[in-house]
Amino acid sequence: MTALEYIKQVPKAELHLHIEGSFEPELMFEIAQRNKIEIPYATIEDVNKAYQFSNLQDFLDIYYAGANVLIHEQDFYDLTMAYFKQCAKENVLHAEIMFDPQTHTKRGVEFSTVINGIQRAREEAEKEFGISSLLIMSYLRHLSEEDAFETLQQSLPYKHLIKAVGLDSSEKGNPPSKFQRVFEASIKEGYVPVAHAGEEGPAEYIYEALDLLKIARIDHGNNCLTDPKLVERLVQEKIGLTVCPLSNTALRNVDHIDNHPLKKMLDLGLKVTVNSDDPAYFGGYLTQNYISCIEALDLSLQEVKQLVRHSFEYSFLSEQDKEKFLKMV
Ligand SMILES: Nc1ncnc2[nH]cnc12
Ligand SMILES: [Zn+2]
Repeated sequence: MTALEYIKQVPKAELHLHIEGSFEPELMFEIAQRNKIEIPYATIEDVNKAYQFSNLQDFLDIYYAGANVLIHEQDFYDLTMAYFKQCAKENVLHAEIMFDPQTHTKRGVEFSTVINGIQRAREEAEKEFGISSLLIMSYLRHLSEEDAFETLQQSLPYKHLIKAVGLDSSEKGNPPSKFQRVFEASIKEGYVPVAHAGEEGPAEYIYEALDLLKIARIDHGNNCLTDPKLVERLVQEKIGLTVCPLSNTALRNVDHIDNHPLKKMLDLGLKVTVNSDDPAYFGGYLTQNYISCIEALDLSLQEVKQLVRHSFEYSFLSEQDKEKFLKMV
């Protein structure tokens, strides 16, 4: 079997997916119309023109604007269900889904509206497609620590539905240290900590995420490669890295997929996984991310199997569930 044949059919897990980043233009048009909200695009060509990014901030401006049309519980349900339908097509059997409550609560949408819509889709996906999932509530790092504390408070009635907390949005100038106290409080509440680090920001932010936020996994982490001591530590401590190849090229963190460091990271012994980040904006869901890397980096079947194994091993599933899935790969 070739690596390409293998990846298309094998059960796999996605560990880095922003649900707001799976908002396809067609669904955005539909929801905008029913909620009577103007969006700056009339056609798919307009969208394609707008979705040309030169850095993370460029993308975030467009991504937050898109999320503005999400108002009702049904909107969050539709958004999440569309992602699960894609998972079912690709044999993604487990998904660890990030959501950004502040993107919505800042606009006057209740926390309960967001999570109830997402939760209903999760339950249905489990029943209909057998897809397991868990939620990562992400704090927006361009906002204040106080704002994040308020979000933590709002989440408490729904603690049983949320596995982890994350940190996303504009990385440069917003170091992990800004959120040390709110992560401490989140851990006390039982949330597992993760954070975006080393996507655009320096290796120093990865050290901060490890030492100050006590993270269990790093989102992206590519810039660890500038610091051999840090690489060694990540290997020794078996820290999972949720790498997002098509995101990295779309946001110009990597100039071309042929130059993506995924294979190098794997060769160094880093516990890398492949993920889609914001697939509606970056041109591909999970399988396409694998396919692009297989083709550009000439990954072997063994290497792809290793990546798929990592996707379960570095998930937040129970040891028993990990075993169950690993038997299938
Ligand atoms: N790639 C990314 N980096 C930081 N914040 C994000 N929010 C959604 N996608 C993101
Ligand atoms: Zn991300």
